[in-house]
Amino acid sequence: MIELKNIKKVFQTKQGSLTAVKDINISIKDGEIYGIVGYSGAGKSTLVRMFNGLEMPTEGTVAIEGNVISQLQGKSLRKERQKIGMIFQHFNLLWSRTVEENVLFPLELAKIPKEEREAKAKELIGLVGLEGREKAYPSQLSGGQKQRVGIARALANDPTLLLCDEATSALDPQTTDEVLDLLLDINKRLNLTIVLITHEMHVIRKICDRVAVMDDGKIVEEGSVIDVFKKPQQDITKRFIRQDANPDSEDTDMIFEELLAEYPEGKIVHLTFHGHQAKMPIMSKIVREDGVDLSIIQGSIHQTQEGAIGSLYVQLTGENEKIQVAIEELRKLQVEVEVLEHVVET
Ligand SMILES: Nc1ncnc2c1ncn2[C@@H]1O[C@H](COP(=O)(O)OP(=O)(O)OP(=O)(O)O)[C@@H](O)[C@H]1O
Repeated sequence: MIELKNIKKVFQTKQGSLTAVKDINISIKDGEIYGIVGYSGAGKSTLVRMFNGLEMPTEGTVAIEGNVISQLQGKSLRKERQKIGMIFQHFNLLWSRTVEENVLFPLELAKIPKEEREAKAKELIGLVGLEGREKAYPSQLSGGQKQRVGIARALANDPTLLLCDEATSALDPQTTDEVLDLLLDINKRLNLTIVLITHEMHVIRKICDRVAVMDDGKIVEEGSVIDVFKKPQQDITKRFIRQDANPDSEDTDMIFEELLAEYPEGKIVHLTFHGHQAKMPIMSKIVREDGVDLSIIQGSIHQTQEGAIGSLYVQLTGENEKIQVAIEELRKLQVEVEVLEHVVET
């Protein structure tokens, strides 16, 4: 169990003091994959660095398995840190060392006997799928392979917690998915708790159990991934989800705006379906029974750890009253309905 209580972090800068993290309370269960999503500058890196004492909170406590990391120093902090692995956006590998030597490095620091550490490195290299590349140097590896080395090295001391700081942000989409699959596999096999920070909702959706949305140093929304995707509360969360459902959202936003201008009597609605709803003929029922016209603008279906989420943007046209009835009907059928007024920020 990881518990962050009333965390605040203030930096002193030349321009004065800057509060990067404010009033954060988080509780994470063993074996959970917990994601923190936010835009650049939200305070994610500062927050994640407080989990292993790379930054110390100005106020509040960070406790892992009951050990209050934020009150440790020197040797006792280094000892606790060994139980926490970390991977980074730019891998932070030792470039003059081979794959094997990179993985051996933390084992050497921990003074593990030679034979034992060699066996451990072999096991870890196998776990991350890099057999045969032991003697390669980082410069000879692809981005995905470099991150696999980072993961193997982070697991060397059998941590109970793995911190991922934008670990897939430097990778292409296909490689991102492969690394995420690997993290999921390791989480299940080792019952490893994972805390990851990202600016991509896609990463959260693919592997996380729970998500916290961070904005201006605070957590503005938190919940299970499926609940947050089904019923986002904050505008910033809706924006992240829209970006995931439609990575080219700027183009689509313009199409929405044009349609709203062209059919002022109609409504553009974003519908979110989950589980069994996806199999129900909901849309044809609405058209048939409520007498509205419906045009599909865009649709997608995405997988989460708790099943698929369907996202459909439709334009409803017809009499205003009938549109209203149709929207109510959809809500009765437990479909999440967001009526878009304006999507392009002014
Ligand atoms: N060591 C530091 N000294 C002073 N200010 C800092 C320091 N580290 C971070 N900050 C500031 O704290 C705020 C939050 O930064 P942080 O890096 O935690 O955000 P982030 O969400 O991780 O964004 P990014 O992905 O761009 O790093 C920013 O305004 C940043 O400039």
